[in-house]
Amino acid sequence: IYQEAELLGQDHLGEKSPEEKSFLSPVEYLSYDVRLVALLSQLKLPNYDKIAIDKEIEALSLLVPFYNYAEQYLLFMAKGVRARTSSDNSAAIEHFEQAQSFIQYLSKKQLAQPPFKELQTLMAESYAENEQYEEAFLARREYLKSYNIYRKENRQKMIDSIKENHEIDKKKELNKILTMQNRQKERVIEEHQAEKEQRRINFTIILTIAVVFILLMLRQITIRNRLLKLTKIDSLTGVYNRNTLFKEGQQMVGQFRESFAEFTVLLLDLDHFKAINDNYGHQVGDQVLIKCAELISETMRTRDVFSRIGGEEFAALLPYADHNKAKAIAERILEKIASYDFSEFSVEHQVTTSIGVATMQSSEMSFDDILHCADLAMYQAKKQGRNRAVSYHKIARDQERRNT
Ligand SMILES: Nc1nc2c(ncn2[C@@H]2O[C@H](COP(=O)(O)OP(=O)(O)OP(=O)(O)O)[C@@H](O)[C@H]2O)c(=O)[nH]1
Repeated sequence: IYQEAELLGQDHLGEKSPEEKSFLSPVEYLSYDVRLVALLSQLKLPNYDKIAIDKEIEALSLLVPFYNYAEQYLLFMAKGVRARTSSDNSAAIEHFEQAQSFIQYLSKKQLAQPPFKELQTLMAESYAENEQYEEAFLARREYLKSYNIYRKENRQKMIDSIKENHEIDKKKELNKILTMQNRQKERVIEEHQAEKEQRRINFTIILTIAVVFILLMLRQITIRNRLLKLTKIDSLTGVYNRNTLFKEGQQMVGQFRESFAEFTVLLLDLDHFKAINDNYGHQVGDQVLIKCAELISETMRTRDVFSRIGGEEFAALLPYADHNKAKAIAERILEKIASYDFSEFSVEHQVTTSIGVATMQSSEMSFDDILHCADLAMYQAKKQGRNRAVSYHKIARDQERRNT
């Protein structure tokens, strides 16, 4: 407010007392014209241009109505210095005292700053030269007071600046440490993620290997099972083959010997099969063989073993079946084949089979023996006109009777 008012040359506080003005002053440092500072600097030079300086002082004096207290203070100070260099000590003291009259409007802080603080020492020197020692002493004391304030303030500023720098350094150090810690953490996180990724890759590889291994194993097992099955199965009809028949037959004989569980063998031979081949061809003969095997299989129980011995000859192993039960099964087979319509294979006449039935009688019998008995019975069936089942024990009984 002061600055603006004074720059306009209208001191709104003109009617107030200096104390009031000082009290109301809202600023600690009044700004000042740089030309005044330049003037004071020039005045310090040993051989300054006196004419130019006087002209400048004159020009600046015209601005007094627009100058604030600080500027008026400096202008009178400059005038005093100029008078001193002209050895007009009294005039110098007069100017200095006029400058001093503005002290009350300026803050102590501003007065303690250069070039303001120099007024008192200049005054002291002038008074001393004028032999006004008491005034010189007082001025000097004032100067020292200002100087002390200035020094104190500067020291405080230095301490503050050192403190501030120290704080900044501390913060920088802390920042460095934090940055390092962050980098370390990032590195740890990166390492952890890389480890995790590696574990994932390893797991995927192991899993893939395991899956491939299991698939290969399964494939191997499937192939092995298929091969095993092929070694057991007759390729044309899909029923068990001769090998399986003998293996299973020997096992069942073994069981009979252990537990005396009934065991009967059926030996089946298709009738006049040669005629089918001759009349309809070998391929049709194959179809008939397949169909007959299928029809016989349907009459089998789950524990029975039905197989093709070779050609048009089949055998059925019937564990836990006594003679009557086996005979009933044989009758069912006869009926099933005889009643089947083979016209689907262009075979117009009836297909029949002859069956020999042999039941295990004693544990001395081997599988070959029982199979042989069944074969004899089947031969009898053929002899008796085919399409029938003949039991071996009946033949044996008849033989016995004939012998006696
Ligand atoms: N289509 C075909 N025929 C076969 C197969 N194996 C053997 N045969 C034929 O079966 C016929 C068996 O004839 P035979 O042993 O004389 O007996 P059969 O004609 O059935 O007369 P009986 O047994 O006395 O009723 C032969 O002609 C063989 O060639 C085969 O796998 N497929």
